[in-house]
Amino acid sequence: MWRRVASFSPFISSTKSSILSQLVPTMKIWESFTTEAPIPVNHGISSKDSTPFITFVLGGPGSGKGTQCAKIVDTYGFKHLSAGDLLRREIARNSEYGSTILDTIKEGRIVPSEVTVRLIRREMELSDNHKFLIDGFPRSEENRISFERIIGAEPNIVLFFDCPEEEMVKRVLNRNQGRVDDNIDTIKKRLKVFEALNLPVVNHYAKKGKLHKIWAVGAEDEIFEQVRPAFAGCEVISES
Ligand SMILES: Nc1ncnc2c1ncn2[C@@H]1O[C@H](COP(=O)(O)OP(=O)(O)OP(=O)(O)O)[C@@H](O)[C@H]1O
Ligand SMILES: Nc1ccn([C@@H]2O[C@H](COP(=O)(O)O)[C@@H](O)[C@H]2O)c(=O)n1
Ligand SMILES: [Mg+2]
Repeated sequence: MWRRVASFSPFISSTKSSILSQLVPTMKIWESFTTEAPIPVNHGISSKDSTPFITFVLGGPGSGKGTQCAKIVDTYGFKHLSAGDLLRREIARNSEYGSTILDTIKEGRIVPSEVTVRLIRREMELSDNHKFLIDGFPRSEENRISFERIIGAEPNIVLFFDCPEEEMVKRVLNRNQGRVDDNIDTIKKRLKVFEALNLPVVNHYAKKGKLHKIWAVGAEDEIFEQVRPAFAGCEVISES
């Protein structure tokens, strides 16, 4: 069936609506062709025996999410799913939405949640692992609510890498990975989006007692020492 992607409007509070209307792309162009039924809430990933164990990784651009995720993968054996990487892969493989995703990333805006969540869902279904590290997601309440609706699960753990803007800008400008959004104009836009949309997500998980806030300045290994306690209940597969 052809399904038009849902509007953001139910999730936008009146006070934020003007800034949000500048931050999100026009939704009308996004349609998805799908025969999938939504996975029922509380039943996890349909094709797998084990209930998924989900960690969301939040933080501004350049706060060190990807860097710390690599350590979590090595130490605790999670499957790393970076929402940004999945979207960049769609651009690289010239998929139906590739050019629209590219324009959205260049503008530092948020890709409609249904697109991103379906990419994440596909990777979760394809993976043999049941421990997922979902990096750069959810970027907004709308992302969060879409995930709950489409995947039918909530995260077990939420990490939030808290980093001063100045430090984030410095790191992104020095990153040198050839990303189209690693330039000062796009970084400013990404920071605006982050400031406008991240806090409600953080507050939501703080209220649920799932949030682990990490001060993301210092040596990478020192930061990882703050990460470890969040995974105290997880098996260590390799001491790093
Ligand atoms: N603790 C740290 N101190 C200094 N530099 C760091 C630290 N952690 C990561 N970096 C560097 O900062 C840059 C950004 O890190 P990383 O890619 O992990 O951030 P990110 O949060 O995933 O960013 P984005 O949201 O843009 O993908 C990289 O070049 C990385 O090597
Ligand atoms: N949930 C998400 C995650 C990312 N994006 C877009 O990708 C850009 C890069 O993301 P990184 O996590 O790799 O920094 C980001 O600025 C967004 O344009 C998204 O839309 N939704
Ligand atoms: Mg990253």
